[in-house]
Amino acid sequence: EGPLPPRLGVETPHAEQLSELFAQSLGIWGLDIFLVDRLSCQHPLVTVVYAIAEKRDFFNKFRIHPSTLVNYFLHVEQHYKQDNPYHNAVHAADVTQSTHVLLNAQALDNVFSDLEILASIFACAIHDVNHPGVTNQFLINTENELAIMYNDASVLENHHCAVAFKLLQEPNSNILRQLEDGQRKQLRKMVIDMVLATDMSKHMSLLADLKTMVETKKVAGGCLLKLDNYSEKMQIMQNMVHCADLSNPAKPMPLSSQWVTRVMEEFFSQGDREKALGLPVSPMCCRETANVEKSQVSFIDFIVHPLWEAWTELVHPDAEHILNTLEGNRDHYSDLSAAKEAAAAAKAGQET
Ligand SMILES: COc1ccc(C2=NN(C3CCN(c4nc(N)nc5ccccc45)CC3)C(=O)[C@@H]3CC=CC[C@H]23)cc1OC
Ligand SMILES: [Mg+2]
Ligand SMILES: [Zn+2]
Repeated sequence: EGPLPPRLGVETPHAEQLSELFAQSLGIWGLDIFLVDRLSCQHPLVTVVYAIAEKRDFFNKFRIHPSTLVNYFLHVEQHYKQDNPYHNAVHAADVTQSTHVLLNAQALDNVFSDLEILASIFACAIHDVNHPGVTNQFLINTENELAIMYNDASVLENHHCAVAFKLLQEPNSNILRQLEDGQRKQLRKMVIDMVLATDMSKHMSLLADLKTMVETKKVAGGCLLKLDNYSEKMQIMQNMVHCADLSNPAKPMPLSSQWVTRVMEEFFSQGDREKALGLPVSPMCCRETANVEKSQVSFIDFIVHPLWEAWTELVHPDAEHILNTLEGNRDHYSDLSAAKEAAAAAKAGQET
């Protein structure tokens, strides 16, 4: 299996600082993932996955050689398109680290097996690999080869899964080699189930199931009872990864605002292409007319807050501070939006 990789997975002149940052904040909601990107010399995904693998003892539990893990996730990282403003390896590292934090909720103690934890971290790391920077609807509307390949059904999410598992077959990349056959098949099924559930078209049904589970929550002394069947367990894992994928507005504002700038830049590029192709411009994608603050308020009110409210109830009281941050950010964008409108009205008043 050859020599061990550098202690962070990759060589970097900032190894001391990055090591210190992980020691302090790998398990903290609000780790500055953009700082990780800089300190790791643009290897945020490899270094975050490597640090989590060490912390959770994946190397011993699943007999994974550190160099195999590094080799595989370097390939995965390279298959994230660096020039995507949003759907790049920093987003993958962010969702992975966010899920690492969510897994530490006391209410989830003893709920997940080691294999389920490995599957969750793996699913996050690969969940948007090779993302083309446009939505499913755009690929369908332009009859892109990916939409043809996947018959318009969760086109991106199917692609992310297929690319990730194909990369496992490269030389010295099969991190699942030492798993028993049953375990490997089980992990593959769980990863596919989680990644396909990150398709926003599944959001409403996922949330409905989560709410039902919360209402009938099997609680004994504040901890979720050992959930007996696969589908209940998978529902929680799917919602956990989905929450992490929708966690930008629930992070401290200095991080959240950087994600807003990035996602809007990606949406505007898509809008430019739709305009050039004579296609209807998708919601929030027109750089001339989009109201960024208003989009955040409605994204939070209709999608992000209902999901995090249900998650917070499920793992009560561990995610209270996350929900509070989300509500604070929502009010911030709402105030910004009102101030912008007042300024525009005042300006219009002066002109008339
Ligand atoms: C940081 O800020 C964002 C980060 C990610 C996304 C993401 N957005 N979305 C969709 C979400 C729902 N959208 C709405 N469409 C329509 N017609 N109406 C709406 C009305 C109110 C709110 C949303 C919508 C379409 C886009 C993804 O699919 C991405 C991929 C996966 C997860 C989330 C991503 C958005 C952000 O800010 C808007
Ligand atoms: Mg995605
Ligand atoms: Zn994502």
